[in-house]
Amino acid sequence: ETLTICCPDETILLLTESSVVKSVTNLVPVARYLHKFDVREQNVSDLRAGIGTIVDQLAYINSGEHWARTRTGLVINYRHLCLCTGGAAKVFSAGEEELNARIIGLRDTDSVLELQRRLASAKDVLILGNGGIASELAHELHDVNVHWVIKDAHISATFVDPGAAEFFQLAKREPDQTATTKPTTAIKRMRYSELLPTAEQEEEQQRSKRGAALGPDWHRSFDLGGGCADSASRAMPKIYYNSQIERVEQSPADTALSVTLKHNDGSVEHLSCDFIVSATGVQPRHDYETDKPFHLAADGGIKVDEMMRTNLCDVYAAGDVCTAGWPNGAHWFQMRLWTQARQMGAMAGRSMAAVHEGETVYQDFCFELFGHVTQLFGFPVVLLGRFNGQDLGRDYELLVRCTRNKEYIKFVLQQGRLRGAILIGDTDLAETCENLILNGTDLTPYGDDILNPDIDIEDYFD
Ligand SMILES: Cc1cc2nc3c(=O)[nH]c(=O)nc-3n(C[C@H](O)[C@H](O)[C@H](O)COP(=O)(O)OP(=O)(O)OC[C@H]3O[C@@H](n4cnc5c(N)ncnc54)[C@H](O)[C@@H]3O)c2cc1C
Ligand SMILES: NC(=O)C1=CN([C@@H]2O[C@H](COP(=O)(O)OP(=O)(O)OC[C@H]3O[C@@H](n4cnc5c(N)ncnc54)[C@H](OP(=O)(O)O)[C@@H]3O)[C@@H](O)[C@H]2O)C=CC1
Repeated sequence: ETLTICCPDETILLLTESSVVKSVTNLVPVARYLHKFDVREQNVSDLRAGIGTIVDQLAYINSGEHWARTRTGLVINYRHLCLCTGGAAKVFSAGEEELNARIIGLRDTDSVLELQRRLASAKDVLILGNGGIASELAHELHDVNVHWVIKDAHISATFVDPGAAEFFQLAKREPDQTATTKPTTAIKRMRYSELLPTAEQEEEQQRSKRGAALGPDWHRSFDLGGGCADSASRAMPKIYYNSQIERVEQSPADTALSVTLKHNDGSVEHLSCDFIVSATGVQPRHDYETDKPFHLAADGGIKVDEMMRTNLCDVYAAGDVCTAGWPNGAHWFQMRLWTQARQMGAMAGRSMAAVHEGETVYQDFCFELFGHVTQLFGFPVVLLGRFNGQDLGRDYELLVRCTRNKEYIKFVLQQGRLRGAILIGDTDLAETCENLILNGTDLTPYGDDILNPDIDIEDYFD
């Protein structure tokens, strides 16, 4: 989209293995550099003018001669190429193939349909992991007994601290009486393949199911109900803290899996389940060959500089497939999110256009400050800067204001300056926190009053 704006007269081609592509819609500013948005699915044929599309898989790049080849043998000459091939779910392995067949990851529509299929007859499901996907499943799964196995001492550790975790758990235990019941969502999934003759239908269905990661609000389009309606429908799962899976076996007595957990204190615990969801992170995905090897980062991502350039001539990368290779600013770090995929894609587009036009561009300001707007356990959540004290060592203090079922505000302060914030609920503090972090205002003189509910700090610092 950025290239169609910067280079409207050039040929822009989208090569994608999936005939369904996702893009951002309903972009709403939450603060100066912070947006919330929805992600919509489109068939490649409905993309905006100015973008050519080919549904095929990239197989080989000859960066020296500026051409690429697809799996069906199509050769495409290009001037500049940007790789946005995302990632794949990192899935826990139980060792044996037969057991691994009952451990699933979540990435795209295909994997959610698989989850739904297994849930339909499941009584017990184990969630492994303590990040974004695990937190969403813990909140959305119903009519099934959920066993949530986490390495940490509190839930949702990749996003929040123990205090916020407690806030979510209390709210889940005592839902706000005034809240209306959760609106049922229509389970409508339009398959573009219905229009095609049956001969292509299977291939098209495969293509339209595989593809981009699910992104925000994916669970609104799918019913994540299990096979035992009598279980406490949306209760908080049974949580196994400070635990790792030590062994998975086929139960001798029935078809269930028998799982042995090992706690950090060395003790063990056993549980049984029908299948395991491994919500254990993302593995960057670049399953194509190149004439020169990529410089890869430790996490397997393609290393990019602040202009989103890889080490291959005129080859760029953006989103989950890449790893930020530039020195991180004081308030920014990479997290594989739609929020950052969108920012990196726009930066790569501007960077390619600048080279093409012989101009100079500078890195977008959004890489100065980590910002992310999301929902966790039904609450609006804003994460800013080093919201969990990332890389601050022990040299910081926390200031927290909490109103049960309403809001949880945490400031991360270092030498009196705001370095990060977690804002849960409708706090209207995002822009104020952005400014305080970026300006480095010394808040020492205000003491704890900075979060005094009777003082409107949004007004005060406006
Ligand atoms: C269950 C789930 C929930 C999430 N929720 C959120 C959320 O609430 N908020 C948020 O910010 N982030 C969320 N994320 C993360 C977010 O989805 C990803 O960070 C984002 O999609 C990354 O975008 P991308 O374009 O880099 O990769 P992707 O979205 O994975 O897109 C990659 C595309 O490349 C295609 N492709 C791959 N290889 C090839 C090839 N060789 N040839 C041709 N095409 C290829 C794929 O088919 C796909 O269409 C979630 C992720 C998951 C899995
Ligand atoms: N609302 C949102 O913004 C959402 C964002 N996402 C994003 O999508 C991507 C995929 O989500 P997800 O898969 O949840 O990844 P996350 O990185 O969010 O979480 C992975 C979790 O799994 C843990 N883990 C990793 N390996 C193991 C293991 N072998 N055993 C036990 N635990 C393990 C990690 O612990 P540790 O960190 O200690 O390694 C971490 O708690 C992420 O980038 C995430 O940020 C997904 C859903 C919602």
